[in-house]
Amino acid sequence: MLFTKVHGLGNDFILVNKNEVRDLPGDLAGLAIKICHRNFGVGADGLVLIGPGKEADLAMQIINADGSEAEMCGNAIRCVAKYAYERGLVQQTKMAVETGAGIKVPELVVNNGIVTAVRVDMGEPYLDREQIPMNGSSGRVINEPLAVGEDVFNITTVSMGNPHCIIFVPDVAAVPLGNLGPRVETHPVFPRKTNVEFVQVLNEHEVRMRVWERGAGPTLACGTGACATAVAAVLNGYTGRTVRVYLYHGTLDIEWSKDNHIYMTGPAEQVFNGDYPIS
Ligand SMILES: N[C@@H](CCC[C@H](N)C(=O)O)C(=O)O
Repeated sequence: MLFTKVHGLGNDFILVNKNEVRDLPGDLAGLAIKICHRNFGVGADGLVLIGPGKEADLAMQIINADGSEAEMCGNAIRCVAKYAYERGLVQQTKMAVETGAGIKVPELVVNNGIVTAVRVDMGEPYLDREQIPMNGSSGRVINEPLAVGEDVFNITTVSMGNPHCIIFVPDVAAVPLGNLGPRVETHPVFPRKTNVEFVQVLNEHEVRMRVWERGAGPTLACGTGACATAVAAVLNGYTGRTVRVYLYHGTLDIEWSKDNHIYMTGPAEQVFNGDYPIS
């Protein structure tokens, strides 16, 4: 199975063009678990499959490293757009991509023939409790207490097609991510689990974010998480609607525009091509 290893700010994926694979295994969850393994496989946070879209230029499917399927992935869609353009799957720099969270529209930023960034129209955020989804009564969850064992966190929840639980803290470096992340991810209030972002507000335009991803654990960056974080920062009155999100290895620029769409701009990198044995 031919693949390309890609990443967005170190959030890494194995990208497979379904048109290039003759006998793709039916058990995609099993394939993702094996190929994403950091010791026994290629190693990645997720497996991304692309193919022709029904009502868009392309379709993209994302399977987390634990085999669970996610609705959407912000870092992967930038990589998909760059890959599709550079491989000639699309001719235009702006394209429509079908995802489990609806059609998203990435646009390549090209300078002297080189793709330097990708700006994605990520669509509208979902804020009602049932849209996250969360158990319990309806309404938005903004700075509400959530008991996690003996700890209580003030949470804000946002769906970018996939669920995010944002917790503002004074210092993200001090957060024991490996301990708290999985406890919030699997909290019973989230029937489909959740991604978890710990966020430190630096000023009204900038925040720092660390993420524990549903189905992948601690990752170096999360595009949908950065979008959800910007929305949560606005809803809590911490920032304006244009927010730079600092991750371990760079930044994502997020704008919550007047039309209620979220625009995310950031890099997309290809690392190497490979051939993985499938039987
Ligand atoms: N890293 C991604 C999100 C991938 C899916 C996520 N783990 C989920 O299960 O929702 C991003 O950049 O958005």
